[in-house]
Amino acid sequence: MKPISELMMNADPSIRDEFIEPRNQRFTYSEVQRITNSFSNVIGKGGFGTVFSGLIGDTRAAVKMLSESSAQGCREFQSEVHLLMSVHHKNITSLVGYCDEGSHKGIIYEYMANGNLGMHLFGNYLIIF
Ligand SMILES: Nc1ncnc2c1ncn2[C@@H]1O[C@H](COP(=O)(O)OP(=O)(O)OP(=O)(O)O)[C@@H](O)[C@H]1O
Repeated sequence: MKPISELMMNADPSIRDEFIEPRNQRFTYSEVQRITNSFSNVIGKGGFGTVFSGLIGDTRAAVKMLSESSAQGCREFQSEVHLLMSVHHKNITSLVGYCDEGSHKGIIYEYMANGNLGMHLFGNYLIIF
Protein backbone atom coordinates (compact mmCIF):
# COMPACT_ATOMS: atom_id res chain seq x y z
CA MET A 1 0.00 0.00 0.00
CA LYS A 2 1.52 3.31 -1.06
CA PRO A 3 1.23 6.41 1.11
CA ILE A 4 -0.66 9.32 -0.43
CA SER A 5 2.48 11.44 -0.77
CA GLU A 6 4.18 8.72 -2.83
CA LEU A 7 1.06 8.25 -4.92
CA MET A 8 1.05 11.96 -5.72
CA MET A 9 4.77 12.00 -6.48
CA ASN A 10 4.30 9.15 -8.96
CA ALA A 11 1.43 10.85 -10.74
CA ASP A 12 1.72 12.17 -14.27
CA PRO A 13 3.73 15.41 -13.79
CA SER A 14 1.31 17.37 -15.94
CA ILE A 15 -1.49 16.77 -13.45
CA ARG A 16 0.62 16.24 -10.33
CA ASP A 17 1.47 19.91 -10.01
CA GLU A 18 -2.18 20.81 -9.87
CA PHE A 19 -3.02 18.19 -7.29
CA ILE A 20 -0.50 18.36 -4.49
CA GLU A 21 -0.57 19.89 -1.04
CA PRO A 22 -1.52 23.55 -1.49
CA ARG A 23 -5.15 22.69 -2.11
CA ASN A 24 -5.10 20.12 0.64
CA GLN A 25 -6.43 17.07 -1.24
CA ARG A 26 -9.32 18.99 -2.76
CA PHE A 27 -10.08 18.17 -6.39
CA THR A 28 -12.27 20.12 -8.79
CA TYR A 29 -15.11 18.35 -10.55
CA SER A 30 -13.28 18.62 -13.87
CA GLU A 31 -10.24 16.92 -12.30
CA VAL A 32 -12.50 14.14 -11.06
CA GLN A 33 -13.93 13.80 -14.56
CA ARG A 34 -10.41 13.49 -15.90
CA ILE A 35 -9.37 10.96 -13.23
CA THR A 36 -12.41 8.77 -13.93
CA ASN A 37 -12.30 9.25 -17.70
CA SER A 38 -15.73 10.88 -17.47
CA PHE A 39 -17.06 8.26 -15.05
CA SER A 40 -16.70 5.53 -17.64
CA ASN A 41 -15.94 2.55 -15.38
CA VAL A 42 -18.32 1.65 -12.54
CA ILE A 43 -16.81 -0.69 -9.95
CA GLY A 44 -19.52 -0.71 -7.33
CA LYS A 45 -22.52 0.87 -5.70
CA GLY A 46 -23.07 1.70 -2.02
CA GLY A 47 -25.49 3.64 0.12
CA PHE A 48 -23.58 6.81 -0.66
CA GLY A 49 -23.59 6.54 -4.44
CA THR A 50 -21.70 4.98 -7.32
CA VAL A 51 -18.02 4.05 -7.15
CA PHE A 52 -15.90 4.54 -10.26
CA SER A 53 -12.45 3.39 -11.18
CA GLY A 54 -9.95 6.18 -11.76
CA LEU A 55 -6.32 6.85 -12.58
CA ILE A 56 -4.00 9.43 -11.08
CA GLY A 57 -0.94 9.20 -13.26
CA ASP A 58 -0.53 5.42 -13.43
CA THR A 59 -1.94 4.76 -9.97
CA ARG A 60 -5.43 3.35 -9.72
CA ALA A 61 -7.99 5.02 -7.46
CA ALA A 62 -11.62 4.47 -6.50
CA VAL A 63 -13.90 7.48 -6.76
CA LYS A 64 -17.14 7.45 -4.83
CA MET A 65 -19.63 10.08 -5.99
CA LEU A 66 -22.49 11.14 -3.75
CA SER A 67 -25.72 10.57 -5.62
CA GLU A 68 -28.38 13.23 -5.31
CA SER A 69 -30.83 10.63 -4.07
CA SER A 70 -28.41 9.34 -1.42
CA ALA A 71 -30.12 8.70 1.87
CA GLN A 72 -26.77 9.19 3.62
CA GLY A 73 -26.45 12.73 2.30
CA CYS A 74 -24.14 15.62 2.68
CA ARG A 75 -23.43 15.46 6.38
CA GLU A 76 -22.20 11.87 6.11
CA PHE A 77 -20.06 12.87 3.15
CA GLN A 78 -18.40 15.55 5.28
CA SER A 79 -17.89 13.29 8.27
CA GLU A 80 -16.37 10.55 6.11
CA VAL A 81 -13.90 13.04 4.57
CA HIS A 82 -12.96 14.50 7.96
CA LEU A 83 -12.58 11.10 9.53
CA LEU A 84 -10.40 9.73 6.74
CA MET A 85 -8.26 12.87 6.82
CA SER A 86 -7.38 12.25 10.42
CA VAL A 87 -7.31 8.45 10.61
CA HIS A 88 -4.49 6.52 8.99
CA HIS A 89 -4.38 2.80 9.59
CA LYS A 90 -3.18 -0.12 7.49
CA ASN A 91 -6.65 -1.71 7.62
CA ILE A 92 -8.53 1.44 6.59
CA THR A 93 -8.66 2.56 2.99
CA SER A 94 -6.66 5.77 2.60
CA LEU A 95 -8.19 9.00 1.45
CA VAL A 96 -6.54 10.42 -1.65
CA GLY A 97 -8.80 13.46 -1.85
CA TYR A 98 -12.30 14.77 -2.19
CA CYS A 99 -14.42 16.92 -4.46
CA ASP A 100 -16.94 19.39 -3.07
CA GLU A 101 -18.19 21.56 -5.87
CA GLY A 102 -21.86 22.40 -5.39
CA SER A 103 -23.88 19.26 -5.96
CA HIS A 104 -20.77 17.40 -7.17
CA LYS A 105 -19.47 15.68 -4.09
CA GLY A 106 -17.11 12.76 -4.16
CA ILE A 107 -14.37 10.97 -2.28
CA ILE A 108 -11.23 9.59 -3.90
CA TYR A 109 -9.74 6.56 -2.21
CA GLU A 110 -6.73 4.42 -2.69
CA TYR A 111 -7.88 1.50 -4.87
CA MET A 112 -8.25 -1.78 -2.96
CA ALA A 113 -7.49 -4.58 -5.39
CA ASN A 114 -8.43 -7.45 -3.08
CA GLY A 115 -12.14 -6.82 -2.67
CA ASN A 116 -14.02 -6.00 0.49
CA LEU A 117 -14.39 -7.74 3.85
CA GLY A 118 -17.69 -9.35 2.85
CA MET A 119 -16.05 -11.06 -0.12
CA HIS A 120 -13.31 -12.42 2.15
CA LEU A 121 -15.82 -13.66 4.71
CA PHE A 122 -18.41 -15.07 2.33
CA GLY A 123 -16.64 -15.48 -1.00
CA ASN A 124 -18.57 -14.60 -4.12
CA TYR A 125 -21.88 -16.05 -2.95
CA LEU A 126 -24.95 -13.88 -3.31
CA ILE A 127 -26.26 -13.25 0.19
CA ILE A 128 -29.92 -12.35 0.63
CA PHE A 129 -30.98 -11.21 4.09
N1 LIG B 1 -11.33 1.84 -2.35
C1 LIG B 1 -11.96 0.96 -3.13
N2 LIG B 1 -11.24 0.18 -3.97
C2 LIG B 1 -11.88 -0.71 -4.78
N3 LIG B 1 -13.20 -0.89 -4.82
C3 LIG B 1 -13.96 -0.13 -4.01
C4 LIG B 1 -13.39 0.83 -3.11
N4 LIG B 1 -14.37 1.44 -2.44
C5 LIG B 1 -15.51 0.87 -2.86
N5 LIG B 1 -15.28 -0.07 -3.81
C6 LIG B 1 -16.27 -0.89 -4.51
O1 LIG B 1 -17.52 -0.23 -4.51
C7 LIG B 1 -18.50 -0.99 -3.77
C8 LIG B 1 -19.38 -0.05 -2.99
O2 LIG B 1 -18.60 0.58 -2.02
P1 LIG B 1 -19.23 1.50 -0.90
O3 LIG B 1 -18.17 1.78 0.11
O4 LIG B 1 -19.91 2.66 -1.53
O5 LIG B 1 -20.39 0.59 -0.36
P2 LIG B 1 -20.75 0.06 1.04
O6 LIG B 1 -19.64 -0.77 1.55
O7 LIG B 1 -22.09 -0.54 0.87
O8 LIG B 1 -20.77 1.35 1.94
P3 LIG B 1 -21.89 2.35 2.37
O9 LIG B 1 -23.24 1.77 2.09
O10 LIG B 1 -21.60 2.51 3.81
O11 LIG B 1 -21.65 3.60 1.56
C9 LIG B 1 -17.68 -1.95 -2.91
O12 LIG B 1 -18.39 -3.11 -2.62
C10 LIG B 1 -16.47 -2.22 -3.79
O13 LIG B 1 -16.79 -3.19 -4.76
